[in-house]
Amino acid sequence: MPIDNQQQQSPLVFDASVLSHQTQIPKEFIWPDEERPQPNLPELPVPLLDLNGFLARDAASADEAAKLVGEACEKHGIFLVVNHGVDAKLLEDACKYMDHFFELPLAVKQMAQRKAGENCGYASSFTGRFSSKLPWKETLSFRFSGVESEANIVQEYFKGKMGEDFEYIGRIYQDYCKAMSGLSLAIMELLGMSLGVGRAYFRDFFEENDSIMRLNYYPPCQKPDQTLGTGPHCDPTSLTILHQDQVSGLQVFADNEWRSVSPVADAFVVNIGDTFLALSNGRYKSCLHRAVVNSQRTRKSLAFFLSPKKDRVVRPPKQLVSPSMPRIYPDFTWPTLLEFTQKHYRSDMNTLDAFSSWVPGHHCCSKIFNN
Ligand SMILES: C=C1C[C@]23C[C@H]1CC[C@H]2[C@]1(C)CCC[C@@](C)(C(=O)O)[C@H]1[C@@H]3C(=O)O
Ligand SMILES: O=C(O)CCC(=O)C(=O)O
Ligand SMILES: [Fe+2]
Repeated sequence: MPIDNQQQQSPLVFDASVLSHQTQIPKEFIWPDEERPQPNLPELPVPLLDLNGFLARDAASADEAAKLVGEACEKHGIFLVVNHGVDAKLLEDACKYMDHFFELPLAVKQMAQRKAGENCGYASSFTGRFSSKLPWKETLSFRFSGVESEANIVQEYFKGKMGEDFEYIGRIYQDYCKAMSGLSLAIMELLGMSLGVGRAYFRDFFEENDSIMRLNYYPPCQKPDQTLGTGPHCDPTSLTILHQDQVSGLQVFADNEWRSVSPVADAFVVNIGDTFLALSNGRYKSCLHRAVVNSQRTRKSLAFFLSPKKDRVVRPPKQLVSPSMPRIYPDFTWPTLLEFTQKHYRSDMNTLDAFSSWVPGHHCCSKIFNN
């Protein structure tokens, strides 16, 4: 009987209820030494934007808020926002109802399985998408549209994928995304003011946004110092509004070292992404960040990724381009960059540069693999 020395490897599946009972973690989840998390990082003092006065239409508060946002975005591309007007019960429900989905059996979650090359759906890590440096997380991503005729797409998504029982939860995330979209547009007013292009410029650009909502679920890991929940990256999107739910884990690369950003109960973390870096012609930083896991508690985060609708051309306003400030990135549309991240390139800290050399004649370039 020939010995089958090709041990039949069953395909790797990230099922935390199975993996967390093993002494070791699969090698695909073990990151290179130089990328592993370090213990006891110093805290990053993140600027705090209080929106109370601005939302009350107080002019002095608006100018002060625009100044704080501008300085924060030039420095590290990140700030916190409080008194944001997002209903506390809605935020509490959005955090709580994540468990209703992620605690389902894997086979049931896979009813919403993300398909290859698509950004929506459920992913248990990215086994099958990447071959190494797998993140220790499960995610559920879905579209939000600011277009009135698509006001119910989140609720319809949950009902269509998970059945009638999930329509109620879909409504909660739809209301949550609507609140995120409103907050994003208020922040876009401040960004426009801070860049000297006026309050309406970016608000109009993102009014009918076509954004991505992502629920991040990080199960406890028995070897948290060997893996990452989310690898180092800049969000390729425009603006991210992130809520960390009680358990810390977000880290930002600032002043040449990784720093932790602790959860602040009623605050959102806001960070600039690659698309807004391009819109600002390099004036504002796309924040480099990652997420670590722990061995004791599940960590959850909710990330709203603001993105322009598909026909908007990403091009900096003319006030931000001059002979002393030449164009840095090519014109592009968000769907082209999104496709690049879903089919050709694993987003990291160099996505926009890799994309810029790919996009002009990408039909002729060989595939860029970096996973
Ligand atoms: C457009 C997106 C791609 C990712 C989700 C959103 C914005 C952030 C991106 C991501 C989180 C950056 C790190 C790598 C990634 C593969 C991940 O760990 O999830 C990225 C997302 C994705 O491509 O699915
Ligand atoms: O979970 C976090 O704190 C960060 C997640 C993140 O950066 C992302 O999903 O893009
Ligand atoms: Fe991110």
